[in-house]
Amino acid sequence: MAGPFSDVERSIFAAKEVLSEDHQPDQILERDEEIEEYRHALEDVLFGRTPQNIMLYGKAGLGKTAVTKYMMEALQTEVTERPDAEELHVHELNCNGKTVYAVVRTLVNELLPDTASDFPKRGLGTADAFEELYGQLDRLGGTHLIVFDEIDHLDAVDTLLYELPRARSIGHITNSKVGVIGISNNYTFRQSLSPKVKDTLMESEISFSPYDASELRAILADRADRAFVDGVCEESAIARAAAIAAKDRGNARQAIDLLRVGGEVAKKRGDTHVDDTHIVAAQELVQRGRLRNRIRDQTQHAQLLLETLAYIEQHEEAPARSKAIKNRYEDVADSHAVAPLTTLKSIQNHLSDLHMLGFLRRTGQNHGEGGGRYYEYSLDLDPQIVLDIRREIEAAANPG
Ligand SMILES: Nc1ncnc2c1ncn2[C@@H]1O[C@H](COP(=O)(O)OP(=O)(O)OP(=O)(O)O)[C@@H](O)[C@H]1O
Repeated sequence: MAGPFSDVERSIFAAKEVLSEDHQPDQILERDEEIEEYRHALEDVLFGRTPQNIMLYGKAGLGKTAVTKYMMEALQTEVTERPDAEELHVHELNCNGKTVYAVVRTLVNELLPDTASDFPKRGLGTADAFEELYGQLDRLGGTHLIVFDEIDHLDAVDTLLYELPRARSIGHITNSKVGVIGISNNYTFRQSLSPKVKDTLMESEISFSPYDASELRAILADRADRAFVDGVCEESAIARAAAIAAKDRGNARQAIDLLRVGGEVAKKRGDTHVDDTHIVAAQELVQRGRLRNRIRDQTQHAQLLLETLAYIEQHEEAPARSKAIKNRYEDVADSHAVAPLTTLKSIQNHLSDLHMLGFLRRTGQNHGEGGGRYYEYSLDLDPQIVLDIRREIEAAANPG
């Protein structure tokens, strides 16, 4: 008997995973200069010399992680192919929310032999953790490249960046070599480092700039080739996704997301091709998703006020004064069986917050002597979208 899935075929996507967040591309496009700088900083590894330390800077989605993975794999392959090259160990750590102690401890645990028990979480100091680290590095020998992602999030990053790059010259390690690779979204991070760290680090900095539309088109065309069934993805879809992302922040992740969601839209609609109209729909979906999250993050009363302002907008009664908003809001709260806030001041505070967060527009009215000064508010969003999102949030909160 035919089941609900029996006639499902690959109609749009040939390999959707190629457009997923964790897909590592075989080829890095449009980053030749950065790759060249990277190569220059690391090539000493092939000859048993300590590599340069590297700092990568650039905003989100500009290929810092992808290029790093690519370089690490390429170097590892080259090391294995050269009989006289020393062994290479690559360690990758994310520093977000960690202390230097926690990061060094993670590293130590990675290096310890399987039979050894983990380095203690508490009771010892950072100096002890470094000492154990040096011991393990020398026990293993070879070259160790340590990648610290989001390095600017680390507390006391100076300690780490002062200690590690000097470990060999100061005699902490003799049988191994260490290279530090730091990745950061924050351009001002370098200035926050102490002068002594800047001096010792001797880092080579590689800066990743936003992709322009033509670079994004090249990256997307390569992905689309493998992700979609032949001939399904039209040039107009690639051009539109590239243009939208280039105009925003030149973020390749955003461009790839648009292409994936565009493909999903086409599939849902039963269309045979993905074109620019699907990308435009994808952009709306992505923006709507973001707005939904932002609205969901607001307190219940703030959400009820947004809903109230959406009704006011639809009834063409905007802009409205807080008093009129309060009256309507009481009905809205009632319809959700919620006890409303009672004071005008609390409503005004919420309106002021929602204005600051960019949900509302506010205009000041000054009616001179006796007329007083007051504010009028209106929704700075499409009221129908706000009402739809509110309905979705309510439905998720009260299923059935
Ligand atoms: N030059 C490129 N060629 C191919 N794919 C790329 C390129 N640059 C980025 N990508 C892809 O775009 C996505 C985002 O890139 P990546 O994760 O490397 O960005 P990032 O700079 O490390 O960002 P974040 O700071 O947010 O981690 C990944 O899927 C990556 O494979």
